[in-house]
Amino acid sequence: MNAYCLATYRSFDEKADFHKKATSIAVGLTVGSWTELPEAQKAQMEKHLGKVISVEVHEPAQGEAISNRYADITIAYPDVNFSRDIPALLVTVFGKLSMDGKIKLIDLSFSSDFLSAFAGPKFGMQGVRDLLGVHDRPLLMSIFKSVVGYELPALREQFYLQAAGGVDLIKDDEILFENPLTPLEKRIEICLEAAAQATKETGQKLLYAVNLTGPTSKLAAQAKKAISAGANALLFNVLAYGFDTLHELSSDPEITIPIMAHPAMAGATYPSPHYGISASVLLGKLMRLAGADLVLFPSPYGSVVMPREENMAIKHALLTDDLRKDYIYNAPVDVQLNLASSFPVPSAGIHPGLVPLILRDFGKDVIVNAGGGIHGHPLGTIAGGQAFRQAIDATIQGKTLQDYAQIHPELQSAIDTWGIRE
Ligand SMILES: CSCCC(=O)C(=O)COP(=O)(O)O
Repeated sequence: MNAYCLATYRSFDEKADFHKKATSIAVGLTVGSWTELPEAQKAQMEKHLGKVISVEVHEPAQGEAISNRYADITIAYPDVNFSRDIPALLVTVFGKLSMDGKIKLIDLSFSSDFLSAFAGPKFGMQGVRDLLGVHDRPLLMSIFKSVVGYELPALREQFYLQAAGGVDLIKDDEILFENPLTPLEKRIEICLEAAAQATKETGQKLLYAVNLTGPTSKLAAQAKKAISAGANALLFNVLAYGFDTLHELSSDPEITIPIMAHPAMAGATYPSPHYGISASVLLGKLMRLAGADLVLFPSPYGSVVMPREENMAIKHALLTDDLRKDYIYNAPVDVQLNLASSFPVPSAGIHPGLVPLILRDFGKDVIVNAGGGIHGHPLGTIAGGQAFRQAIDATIQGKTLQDYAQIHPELQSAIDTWGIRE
């Protein structure tokens, strides 16, 4: 029996025959031409031919602009046409097609055979929680800010201040690359020293996600160098390197620490309604498939925003247990494929006054993540972390931030600075 991966597109056109368009995609991206083939060759090529699964046309309502005429087209691509890797799948389903008019790839589902080539996140949400020993609340992460051009003692101090405020994870800024002032191994050494100092005081464990950078061919060696130096997590700019690079790293048995995916460059791909790849595929399904343990993405509430519906679709793609429904096309009933979930990290412009909204939308399985919202606290970086922890505590206890702030001056000061969003 042939196995297929499915791609769903939203195609905009004021007058196209979308059924014809669907057929031309299914044929054009697989066997090239069909009707002209002699019958004998058709029999031979049948197993390579794409199939139109559905075409749902949206005709604009009265008063709606004709430019909003579109169809959601789903095509099944035979697995036999491509190898079991993300580049081969993406080039098949959205290679040339991505440049052919107003068309966006809005969903992907995989055959169980294709999916079986991916082990997914090594740690996932549960594994990260186990490393930190925190299972009953959202985690808090802070981001190094002002790192380029600084020396090691400045970074050590910044790390300590973040850690002492009670955060669970600290990540490098994604623009901190290998450099003579704060080289990777030295950075790890001084940050872990600062982490140990803070842990003595707070009793809390910490993960430090060090930025994995450099030429692609040297990344795995660099990751192993980081691990030998004591690193306990990696930050990785996935989209600059490609999903397959993440897959290589996450499936390397010697890379034994969680990988955090940064979304840098994602804005070049998902935001247009007419072009690119949807956020839930780009930052959801593909990140998880390629093995990201934690995934950052813009939230609906902060400084770089994404519509809430798209955010919820990313969350679903990162967390769902129901792979058979969302990831696998036509899976036989006995197929049991598991992918650990990836921790969602909605980010950018997050401050304590947004915590109730974040927890309303994500529940406890989320990492609250802030840079400016911690370092920019009027009482300093330590108070910045404390204000977030207080906002999280208040929200999970069902208390309002206003009430909780009456006996928590750090939270009060954060609210005075940034306000509260209901
Ligand atoms: C757009 S998601 C990535 C967020 C990020 O890396 C970051 O540095 C956000 O910093 P902020 O000061 O806005 O919390």
